[in-house]
Amino acid sequence: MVRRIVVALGGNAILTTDPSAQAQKKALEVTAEQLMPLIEGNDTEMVVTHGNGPQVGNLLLQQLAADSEKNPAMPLDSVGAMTQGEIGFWTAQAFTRAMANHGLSAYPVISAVTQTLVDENDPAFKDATKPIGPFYTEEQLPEIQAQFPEWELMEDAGRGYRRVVPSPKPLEIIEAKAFAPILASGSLLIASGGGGIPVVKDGNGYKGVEAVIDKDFSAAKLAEMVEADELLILTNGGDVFLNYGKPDQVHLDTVSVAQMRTYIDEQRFAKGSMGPKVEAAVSFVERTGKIATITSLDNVENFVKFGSGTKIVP
Ligand SMILES: Nc1ncnc2c1ncn2[C@@H]1O[C@H](COP(=O)(O)OP(=O)(O)O)[C@@H](O)[C@H]1O
Ligand SMILES: NC(=O)OP(=O)(O)O
Repeated sequence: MVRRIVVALGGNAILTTDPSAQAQKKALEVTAEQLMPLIEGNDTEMVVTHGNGPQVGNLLLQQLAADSEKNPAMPLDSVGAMTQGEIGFWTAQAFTRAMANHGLSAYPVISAVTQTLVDENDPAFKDATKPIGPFYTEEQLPEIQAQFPEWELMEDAGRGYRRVVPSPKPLEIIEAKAFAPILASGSLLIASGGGGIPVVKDGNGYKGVEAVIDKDFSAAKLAEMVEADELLILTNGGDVFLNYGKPDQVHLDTVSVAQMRTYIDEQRFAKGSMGPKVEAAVSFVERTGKIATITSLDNVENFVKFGSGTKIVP
């Protein structure tokens, strides 16, 4: 039986401390190697998705530094497309190499620039919550705010301050219906990177909107739309804990989706970091009756061998 899995890569899979292209490509080569146990020796179709939060903010900063009349900065949807293309290209090259190293290179890896439908009336457009770009210290805030008076800045999960932009919920991955034949062909597919380019309906077509979609929510929507058997969310840290970081923290192993929904309602998970991942995983399990796992990139081998990780089950 062919198993279909959607894997969402956390920030550290691409960018560690060095934001150069060379370092990000290197990080993705390591990541691709770490993911090989998922497809090696078993009949698995895999879709890989990834974030773009640091990259989309960094690219905007580069554009804002240019002459605004001769070389204007592009809108956020276009910058999202650029980073999706860029990271998708690096990721495709990294997987092509890793798969060849493991004798799995029968078909090309495909990286698609994809759009994600959102609701133009989504309340998120009036309440920016998605952190992008670099972190700033509290001391840097007055200078940044003077330089970019229109920016909203927010504290990001205890790690410093970042620019925040609207992040509407994904309703549909526009291109998803075309993915089944690609996966059936044996190609590994990279899609919906950076959450996908946010678009709204516009007559017979779509138009881009200024936002950045959360890649964990779009991964859940993608997994639902490609009828994946499993959603695997790989984070910087690892499995999910209750009372995270406190002396009485409790590791969550296998949890029913109803129990996890109760924990979400009780606001047991941090807003800017683990909260959206758990919420995305739960929404996938609720809608499909399939399994979602949250764990670390370093744990992929143990996930394959022993099923370790935080599993949310129907
Ligand atoms: N309840 C929790 N259980 C586990 N990790 C948590 C929890 N709450 C917050 N975290 C933090 O969330 C981080 C993962 O979120 P984040 O770094 O935003 O994700 P990403 O890997 O997608 O970039 C972990 O490294 C950990 O530090
Ligand atoms: N788009 C997105 O969610 O990116 P990050 O995961 O990098 O924040």
